[in-house]
Amino acid sequence: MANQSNPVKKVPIHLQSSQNRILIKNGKIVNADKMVDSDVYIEDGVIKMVGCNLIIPGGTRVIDATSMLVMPGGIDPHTHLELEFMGAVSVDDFYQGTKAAIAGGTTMIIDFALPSKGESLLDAYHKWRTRATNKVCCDYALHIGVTSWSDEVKREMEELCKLHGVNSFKMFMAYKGVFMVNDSELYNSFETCKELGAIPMVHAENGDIVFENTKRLLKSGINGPDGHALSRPEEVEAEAVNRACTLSNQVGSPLYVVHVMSKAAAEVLAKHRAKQIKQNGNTKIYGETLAAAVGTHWDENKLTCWHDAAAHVLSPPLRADPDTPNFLLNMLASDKLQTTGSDNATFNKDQKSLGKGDFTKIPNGVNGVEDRMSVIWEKGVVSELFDPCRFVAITSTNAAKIFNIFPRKGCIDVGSDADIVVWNPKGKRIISAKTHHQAVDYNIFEGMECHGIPEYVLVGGRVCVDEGQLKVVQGHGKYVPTPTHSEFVYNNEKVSEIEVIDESKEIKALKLQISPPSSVT
Ligand SMILES: C[C@@H](CNC(N)=O)C(=O)O
Ligand SMILES: [Zn+2]
Ligand SMILES: [Zn+2]
Ligand SMILES: [Zn+2]
Repeated sequence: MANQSNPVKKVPIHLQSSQNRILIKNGKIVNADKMVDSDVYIEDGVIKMVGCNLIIPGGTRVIDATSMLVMPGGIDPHTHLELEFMGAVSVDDFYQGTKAAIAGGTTMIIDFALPSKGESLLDAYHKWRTRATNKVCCDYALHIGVTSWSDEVKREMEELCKLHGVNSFKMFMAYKGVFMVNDSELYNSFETCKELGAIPMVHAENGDIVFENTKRLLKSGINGPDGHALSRPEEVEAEAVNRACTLSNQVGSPLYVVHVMSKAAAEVLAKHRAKQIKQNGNTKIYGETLAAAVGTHWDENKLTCWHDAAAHVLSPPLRADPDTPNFLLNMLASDKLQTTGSDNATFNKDQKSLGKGDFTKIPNGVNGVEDRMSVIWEKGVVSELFDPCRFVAITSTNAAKIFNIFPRKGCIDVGSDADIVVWNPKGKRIISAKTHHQAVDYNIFEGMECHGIPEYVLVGGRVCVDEGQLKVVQGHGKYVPTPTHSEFVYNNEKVSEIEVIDESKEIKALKLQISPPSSVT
């Protein structure tokens, strides 16, 4: 402590490390609501000034963002790092998974602490905190799984909200005998979330139908990876989405449906959202889809070898309908879906081999935490289905609003954390397991050419991608409490206003910048 004899020594500002002070110049700032040509001045990990001709102290590092977009770092609301699941532990841990996230322009993840059978919610929460602390390279928050129901579970949900910065709980309508809860338990958990000002989340598939279909398929001798999708067709997902929306409407609670993977499910969710908007002027139902669902689909012709097929096994499954990716992208463009996650749960080839001869034993999960931003940019913005503002909304801002960390996260504004990606729309890269930063030995986007890459990524004001070079620091990330009673969810604020997407001048200007690959420098 400073006292008369040794007053606090303040390092003169011009001698403080320039790492502390950064000016991002000549870029175009893209927030969810607008784009503007402006500079950003950062000090001590926080955005201090936004504007032109800023007066800045000496020793400030200047990043030239000419012809580049300055966007909020991605927030991935759905990851499973170091998850024990189906007899394996996902290979991307909190260090390598967050390192890969940053490499792709994501600067915060929200992971799931899932209690195993008999484990309390609080024990799961503390286990995940222990795993992540001192390993994460970027900030993180936690959703907690509710895999059974009792008065004790209810009490623990309250304690997690009031004392541990949790505001979201995931209930599984599938994985019978492992995570699955029934409708009364869903009803009670939704009601408790409403009392606490928390967000109930669901994995929406009818687990009983999956269970019975699986028995029938195995008995008929269908045991390969294709049996996985056959056991849970689109209507099995759509039925559960419908049930979850009805339950939330009856309880009067919000609802966040994770990994919407099919046209049928997306349509049901959109119908319930429209009904609430018609009745109440707004809706508290939100839908998330995945980079996997918009970046690829279940292609029998491509998935010839067992490993390729098993690598693409997740739940709900990738759909065979080749129109699914575009359909879901249009749902994102028109605000019928609000967020994009990766659902990154990566299992290597030898782990996936646990399911040889019995598809129910293939550990479910795919990669995505590194490539989510590039895949959404390529499939959404480059193909002109939505503009960069909408890209920011669905990859960062909407998740920040729903999970109540906006505007600290999810926007470029004075006072916000300096989690920033400087995006080079003219850059390009080919996605491959040979070059990705993840631990897993395959990549479901293998060979995809993406236009648009992160040139710089700032994590809490630290430059962790510097002219494309990855310079992460293990343990640099912190746990971010997510407070209850998000005003966007509980005070009926709209999460995102959708203007009709027309050929705005920004799109034209951007299109000119994203020149065809031949002339890409
Ligand atoms: C447990 C986790 C596994 N990943 C997946 N979607 O198959 C999930 O269901 O979200
Ligand atoms: Zn799930
Ligand atoms: Zn293969
Ligand atoms: Zn998941």
